[in-house]
Amino acid sequence: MATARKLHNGGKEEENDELILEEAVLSLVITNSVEVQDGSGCSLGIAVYDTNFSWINHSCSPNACYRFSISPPNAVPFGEDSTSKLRIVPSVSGEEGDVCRCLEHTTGNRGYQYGPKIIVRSIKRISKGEEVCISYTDLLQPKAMRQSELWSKYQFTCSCFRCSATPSTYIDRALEEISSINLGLSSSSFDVKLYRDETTRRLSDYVDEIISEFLSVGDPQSCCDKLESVLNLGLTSEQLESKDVKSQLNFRLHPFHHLVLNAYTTLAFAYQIRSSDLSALATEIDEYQLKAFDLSRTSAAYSLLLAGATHHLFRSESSLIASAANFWTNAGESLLTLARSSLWNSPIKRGSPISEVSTIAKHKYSKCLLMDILDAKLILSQAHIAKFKNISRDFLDCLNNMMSNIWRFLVHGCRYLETIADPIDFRWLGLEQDFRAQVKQDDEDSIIAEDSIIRNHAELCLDERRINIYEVGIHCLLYGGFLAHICYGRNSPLTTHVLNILYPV
Ligand SMILES: C[S@@+](CC[C@H](N)C(=O)[O-])C[C@H]1O[C@@H](n2cnc3c(N)ncnc32)[C@H](O)[C@@H]1O
Repeated sequence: MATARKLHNGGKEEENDELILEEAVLSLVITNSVEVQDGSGCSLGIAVYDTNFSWINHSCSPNACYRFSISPPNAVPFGEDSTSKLRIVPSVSGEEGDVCRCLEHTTGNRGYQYGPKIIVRSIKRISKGEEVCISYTDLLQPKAMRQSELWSKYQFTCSCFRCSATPSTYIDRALEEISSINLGLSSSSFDVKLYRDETTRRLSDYVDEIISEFLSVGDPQSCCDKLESVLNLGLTSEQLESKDVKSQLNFRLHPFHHLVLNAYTTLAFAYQIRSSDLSALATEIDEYQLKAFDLSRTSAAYSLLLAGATHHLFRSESSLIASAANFWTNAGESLLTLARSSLWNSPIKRGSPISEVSTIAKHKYSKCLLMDILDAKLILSQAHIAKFKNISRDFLDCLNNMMSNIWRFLVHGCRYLETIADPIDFRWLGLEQDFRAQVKQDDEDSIIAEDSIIRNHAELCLDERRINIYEVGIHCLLYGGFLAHICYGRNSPLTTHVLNILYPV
């Protein structure tokens, strides 16, 4: 402000001018600032970095991402010479087929001794002369939401590849996909598209409301009930405030819809909280302990589904790498928590906790290329030269092999999750024109089938299944760490976090 005032009329401006000036300076800050987050993703505030960073434009299919590096208290002070310049970390050369190379650019906030540095890294091949772009918004939002946010915050209309594609890209269609089930209503009687848009808007408001209520009031059970009701049924006519014939047209959300992805994130978190609360409250009562175990199972299933759905989208839009890294890591942690629970087998015959990662070394991975060939540390330390496609393919192969044994177990008893045939391989969605039309029937069939196969907790909790869950958890963590290494770098908080879980000592 002071500098701007000096520049403007030598500081002699009128009161009115001053207000305009202040507004202009604030607009400059808003346009050029970035939200600074600590290693766990918590917001520390906003900062304006120098032009090396603030000149970088936005794309919804960016070729770079950024993270912050918080200096330890005894860090060497940033000097004008070393930090204000672009620093290029040499990329590893000579390997064909790499998904990306490491280009690292660090810049400190000039004039301050300490402060979070910002690190920009490439996430795609960048040709000489090609513009480096980052994302200013959440890439898992559909086009209209991204555009509206970019306009209100930065006053520009994005014309990147994703925004200008006609027809829309696969990911943008998937993020907005809803199915309608017309219950005997003639669609010619009113404008279905208009009604569909209105319903989506109301659904979006309702889901946002549920999530905000949970974050402020903190009632995880009510949040789970309401979100699952939306996932199962869409909106009821009361929620739509519609008493007329239109309420017969029922819209439901697709498993890749952006609201559903938000719901999965919240549900995984809310179920985990419910599980921890219950086991802390009633350590001695087996019935409650079993309930806590079931809640932990459902939380792990939602984490896995979120990672699988995001991965599906990541395969068509590689700039989603950071989201995929985070979600696979969360899924891995959630599955390990479940596998390590002391409540396996029966309440009387409790399973011994799996706490040593060395267990994976003892177990023979007969068909697991990923684990057979590469040690975790090796994968993580060679993320840039390892063949990305091969590792991804091996990872998915391993998961597919193990999934059939654990998915039905993870989702048992959760009506919505039971409608998801597979959380990683979504080809089953294409088999049904409208997967939701099948839900009711499938639901009944699966309940009958499950009831006849799985009779009680002891039967559900086979040791083999537990080991599979453990293995899938380790795979998810490894792969999450691998992706984190690519997009955030070797010393990033997420990569370090994964290594600390895998190698606690
Ligand atoms: C942090 S600055 C980026 C650098 C800016 N282009 C410059 O030359 O100083 C953010 C502003 O850049 C512009 N901008 C960024 N990405 C853009 C894009 N994809 N299309 C159009 N304008 C963009 C918008 O005006 C936005 O408010």
